[in-house]
Amino acid sequence: MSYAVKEIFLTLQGEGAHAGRASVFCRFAGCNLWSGREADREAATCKFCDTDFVGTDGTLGGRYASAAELADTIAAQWTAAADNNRYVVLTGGEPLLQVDAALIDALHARGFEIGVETNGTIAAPEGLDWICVSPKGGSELVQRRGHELKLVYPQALAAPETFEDLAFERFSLQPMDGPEVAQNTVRAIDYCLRHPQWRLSVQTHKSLGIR
Ligand SMILES: C[S@@+](CC[C@H](N)C(=O)[O-])C[C@H]1O[C@@H](n2cnc3c(N)ncnc32)[C@H](O)[C@@H]1O
Ligand SMILES: Nc1nc2[nH]cc(C(=O)O)c2c(=O)[nH]1
Ligand code: SF4
Ligand SMILES: [Mg+2]
Repeated sequence: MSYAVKEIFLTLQGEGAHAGRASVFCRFAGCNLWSGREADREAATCKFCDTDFVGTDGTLGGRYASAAELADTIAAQWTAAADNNRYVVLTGGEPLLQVDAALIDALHARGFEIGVETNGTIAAPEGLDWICVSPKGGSELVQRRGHELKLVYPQALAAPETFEDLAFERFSLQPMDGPEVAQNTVRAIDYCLRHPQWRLSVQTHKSLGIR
């Protein structure tokens, strides 16, 4: 199958348990919870998205005809002096609309550990090394286990208590960016202080000024 990709770039993972880790990001085009058009935002299931995932016009974006072609392009971005610890983050948009066994095998064959950032509405395929689920209020949570549950906070329809018994190794609370980010950060800190199962996840790439 072919893959519609918005952009591919090397950066540090900014969020969650792997924050600070060198990573190739592959952002897939398209999402099942928002069209990506501003005119549709208020009517969308997911209304707070901070990302442009529409089209294939970003850095190294395009329609990749095969898993091998996409995995070769991702591998070519890994410019580290050492070749170990290769890490790719599949994100979007919603990556699980497109990620399949062929791509997972092709990335593993090139020595990558594979992380995925998903909204949890689509079951993850086998073989992913780090599944980070970020539930969205008003959507059905299908992927109810994984490595990290990273909740954007606060969401009226997704209280942290709803998720605390699910089978994840790590629970991260990430302040919702937008006009109220300062207040959301204060609230998230307070929640983590009172509920130490949760760890604060700040979007470090934004304050560092990197992608
Ligand atoms: C752009 S999403 C793409 C992956 C997938 N669609 C998802 O929602 O998890 C990547 C991460 O950014 C988070 N995110 C999106 N908008 C945000 C915002 N305004 N503030 C904080 N985190 C946000 C998402 O919850 C998710 O963890
Ligand atoms: N540096 C950096 N870290 C990130 N972690 C999750 C991101 C995403 O948009 O999925 C992201 C991103 O876009 N940039
Ligand atoms: S589910 Fe993820 S990519 Fe889709 S609109 Fe929400 S945050 Fe953005
Ligand atoms: Mg982002």
